[in-house]
Amino acid sequence: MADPPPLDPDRHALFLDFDGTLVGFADDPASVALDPAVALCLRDLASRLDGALGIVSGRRIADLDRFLDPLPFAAAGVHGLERRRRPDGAVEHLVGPDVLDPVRRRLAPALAKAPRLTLEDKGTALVLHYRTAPDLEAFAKAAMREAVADAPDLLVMEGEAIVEVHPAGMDKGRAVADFMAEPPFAARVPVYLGDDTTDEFALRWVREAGGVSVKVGAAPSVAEFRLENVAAVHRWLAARD
Ligand SMILES: O=P(O)(O)OC[C@H]1O[C@H](O[C@H]2O[C@H](CO)[C@@H](O)[C@H](O)[C@H]2O)[C@H](O)[C@@H](O)[C@@H]1O
Repeated sequence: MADPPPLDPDRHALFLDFDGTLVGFADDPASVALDPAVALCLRDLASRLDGALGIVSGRRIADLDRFLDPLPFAAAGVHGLERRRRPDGAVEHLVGPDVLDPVRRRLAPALAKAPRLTLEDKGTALVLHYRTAPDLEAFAKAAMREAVADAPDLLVMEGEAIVEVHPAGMDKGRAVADFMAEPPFAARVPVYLGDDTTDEFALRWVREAGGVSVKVGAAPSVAEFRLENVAAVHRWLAARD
């Protein structure tokens, strides 16, 4: 796969995944931090893109705001279940957290049995983390699948050292498609950068829409272009014609 073409702020709409794309991985999800030079670069880009910058993440928008403060940006959080359509807009929640109460209850015994697993409760999604306990990967995946066994309206997804559940019906591809139907994104060419399996939905949509799909890292992908790692993403964002 080739390097992506340079960003054209007059023509492109830029969508960025967060973990594994803008920041590297850490054991504690709360401990990641954006390089200040990259934060400045994103502020400059947001203005040059006329607001057509979206962060598309599995994280909650409230968490993204904390990591990216004071950048104004449109966002799809929790894989699109949270949405802020414009940088200055309000956050919409497509579903409430109650729908996951039965899963919370059913996961409790597994967590008691395997205390090295950690549960991240994002309200509309639950994540079992096994980054610091890789030997528990199979146990975590089995526990999650058992906890949602009789709930076909819930979707289990696997990501970087996590297994996650949330209500079905939304993914990052649909989130990007929704953004592209409205200003400030409509009529621009979508550019998407992402590293994880959950980004493949968006990379596929963008590629099929004639945009610029960029896989970060070495994993197999439907994307047309590739950047090697987070540092390469930072260099690409900072590049000027
Ligand atoms: O869609 P993303 O922006 O890539 O978010 C995906 C998940 O990111 C976080 O987990 C990942 O990063 C953690 C911190 O580096 C790491 O410990 C974990 O192993 C990674 O999977 C976040 O905690 C999840 O809620 C997001 O779904």
